[in-house]
Amino acid sequence: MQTKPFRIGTRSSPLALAQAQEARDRLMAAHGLPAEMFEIVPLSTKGDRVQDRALAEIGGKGLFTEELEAQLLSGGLDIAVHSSKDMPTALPEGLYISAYLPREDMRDAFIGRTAPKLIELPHGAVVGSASLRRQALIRRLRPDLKVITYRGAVETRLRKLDEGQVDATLLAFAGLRRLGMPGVPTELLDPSEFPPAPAQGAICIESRIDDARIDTLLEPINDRQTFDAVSCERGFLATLDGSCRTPIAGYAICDGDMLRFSGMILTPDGSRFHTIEHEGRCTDAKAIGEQAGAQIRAAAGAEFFESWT
Ligand SMILES: NCc1[nH]cc(CCC(=O)O)c1CC(=O)O
Repeated sequence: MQTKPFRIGTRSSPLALAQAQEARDRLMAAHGLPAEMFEIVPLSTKGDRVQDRALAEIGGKGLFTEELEAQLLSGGLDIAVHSSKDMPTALPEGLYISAYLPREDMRDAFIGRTAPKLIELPHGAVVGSASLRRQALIRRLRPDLKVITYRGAVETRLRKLDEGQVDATLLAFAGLRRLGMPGVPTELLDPSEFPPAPAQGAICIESRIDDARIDTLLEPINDRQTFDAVSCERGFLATLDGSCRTPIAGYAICDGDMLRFSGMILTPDGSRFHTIEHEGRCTDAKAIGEQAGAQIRAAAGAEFFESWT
């Protein structure tokens, strides 16, 4: 019998804390355990501390996960709760993604101050986003806009928008919903036109590979469809060597036993892009993503990827 509380690691941002609480609530409900059996341990990560530079500049993915992973490996944490989108495709030896919570809405939300829709923004309007994928997608649809790098926690970005530093910004709708701000977006972007980042909207749990006790704990809260869809999307990302320095988009949708994946890669200026669609069985989720990645890589040609370096 477990008597000590399970230690749940998370970043310390309001969104990360909300996500850790969701994981804890699901674990309490699934096992009929009291809140005292779980301790939420917030850690500040390099990605949270450095706010003045683009993520791509300071080292990209891994910035949000390294500290939590070190604690998992040393036994200081039992599980870590992450936004799957922030997870590198390769994890440290000894750790793995052991569960996914049911996915939230995967769409990007547009928050406009001077116009409610992306296509309605005045010529030359300023859009703030730190994501290379969002920047490239905006430039593809609206090459006339001025796109600036714009970071910070959700609350900071919304404050800067209110203060008039930008005309509009984009955020994951999932994050806004989890923060209790579902009414903030002025437009929800259609994934077929403005595809989300691989794994957007999905919370994952990382743990040690040799921890059967934790596997048993997580088993009832794992959402199979999310697991398969995000495994497919991460397969796509891994094959393309995706990091946050690369404008890669893609999403998988499970329908019964079948899964349909749509992917897109762009040049950072949005002037060129390639898309791919792939379908198959959910049991082959990761391979479907990898095949889509290999195919889009071949279709784009080596020269396309020079724009990413
Ligand atoms: N890159 C930061 C990040 N990582 C996960 C989310 C949102 C929540 C999610 O996608 O699950 C966000 C903020 C955003 O993109 O607006």
